[in-house]
Amino acid sequence: MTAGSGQVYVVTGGCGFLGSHLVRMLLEHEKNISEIRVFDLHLDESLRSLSNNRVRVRLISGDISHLDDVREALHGSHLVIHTASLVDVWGRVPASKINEVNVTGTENVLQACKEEGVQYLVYTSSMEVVGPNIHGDHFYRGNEETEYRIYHKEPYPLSKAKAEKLVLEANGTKMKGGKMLYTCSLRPTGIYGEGHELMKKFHRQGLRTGRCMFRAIPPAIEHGRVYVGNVAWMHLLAARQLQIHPSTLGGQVYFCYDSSPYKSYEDFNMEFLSACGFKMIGSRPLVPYFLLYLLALLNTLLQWVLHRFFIYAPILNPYTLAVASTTFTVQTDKAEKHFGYRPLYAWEEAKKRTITWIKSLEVREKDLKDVGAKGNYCCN
Ligand SMILES: NC(=O)c1ccc[n+]([C@@H]2O[C@H](COP(=O)([O-])OP(=O)(O)OC[C@H]3O[C@@H](n4cnc5c(N)ncnc54)[C@H](O)[C@@H]3O)[C@@H](O)[C@H]2O)c1
Ligand SMILES: CC(C)CCC[C@@H](C)[C@H]1CC[C@H]2[C@@H]3[C@H](O)C=C4C[C@@H](O)CC[C@]4(C)[C@H]3CC[C@]12C
Repeated sequence: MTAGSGQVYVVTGGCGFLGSHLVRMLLEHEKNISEIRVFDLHLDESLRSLSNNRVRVRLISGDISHLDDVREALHGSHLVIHTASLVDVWGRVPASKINEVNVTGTENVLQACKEEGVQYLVYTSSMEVVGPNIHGDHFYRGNEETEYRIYHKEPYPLSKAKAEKLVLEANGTKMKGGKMLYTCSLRPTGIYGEGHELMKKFHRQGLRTGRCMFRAIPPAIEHGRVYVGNVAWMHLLAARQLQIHPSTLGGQVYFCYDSSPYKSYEDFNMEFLSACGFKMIGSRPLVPYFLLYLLALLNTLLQWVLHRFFIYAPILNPYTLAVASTTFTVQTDKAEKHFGYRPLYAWEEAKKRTITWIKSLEVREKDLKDVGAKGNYCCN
């Protein structure tokens, strides 16, 4: 196929952690496209060089909360994968901003689809539209049909739930020219893999404590994790099959799953960190839960006191503690049944790739230190 004769996909948030994996996945595995429009607030110029003689990667700088930007990006396209979002459970960003990007942004994508006659939309949702809830109810190996007390209070899960509802309600909308809009929603659990910012943080923190990690969460608490390459693969398949079987996929939600083991958040991280010489201290939490909860509350208080001066947003707060302390794992085959999804990367491969990436971070940090040391030497 020559450039120009295939489909045009728009990936919102295409420069983010998941988005950039998705762009690479589309380039490698989707043969029907001739252009990928990477729409993002902050552009990653390195993606431009991924263009080849079959597919053009076009970087578009824009704000999802501005309808004009979105409309322009979607003009003449066939399908949108909407991953752009503000992912914040730490209070770095005001709730109004989260709402503006995650909810108004999604409204804009839907509006632009209708105005520009773009028939297909795959939305990146989150497990958090379901839970964990603040009551600490466990969701053990649940699926899309499992009943659960859904209760949203925090801005991020609230915004993802509102946006997902809008996306699903828009399925089947008649557009100009009699065309129909088809939408579906994918709900990843905690995504991991190359480029995962939070893993970088834990890694850096562990280096500071002599490669020791201190257990805070009971090992019996299971937390669902899914490899970024498999999340990207699932998006690709959903996008492809939504066009072929719109009545099957349209209006549906799918958890993102793969063969990653069910473990606590900390033990799962250790699957990679132990390969880099890190050790987990304690077979049980070293600090009792009530103390951890008090620390989390103290962090909230400090955040409030300091907010006039700077943004204090530590990893631990009552919400992140609740999420990490509540089992939330999925076990489902809905995506396999509806659109033939099977993980592209086996656990061993996902693990190998993630470890290689973490090791590369160490090399980079060492290089930076060496340059710093040389710099100091020169100056002295
Ligand atoms: N990381 C996870 O564990 C996880 C789990 C479940 C679901 N998700 C969902 O997956 C998606 C991608 O998450 P991620 O972890 O890659 O996050 P990310 O922050 O790395 O990527 C989000 C991208 O959206 C862009 N963006 C933010 N505001 C924008 C705006 N106003 N206009 C245009 N672009 C904007 C950012 O610049 C970024 O590149 C999100 O929708 C998130 O809710 C993430
Ligand atoms: C108590 C501390 C020692 C550990 C704190 C870990 C905590 C920061 C982690 C645990 C679980 C993580 C969330 C989970 O993986 C899933 C998602 C959904 C996604 O849509 C956004 C990110 C989020 C909320 C992760 C954020 C970090 C959490 C809470």
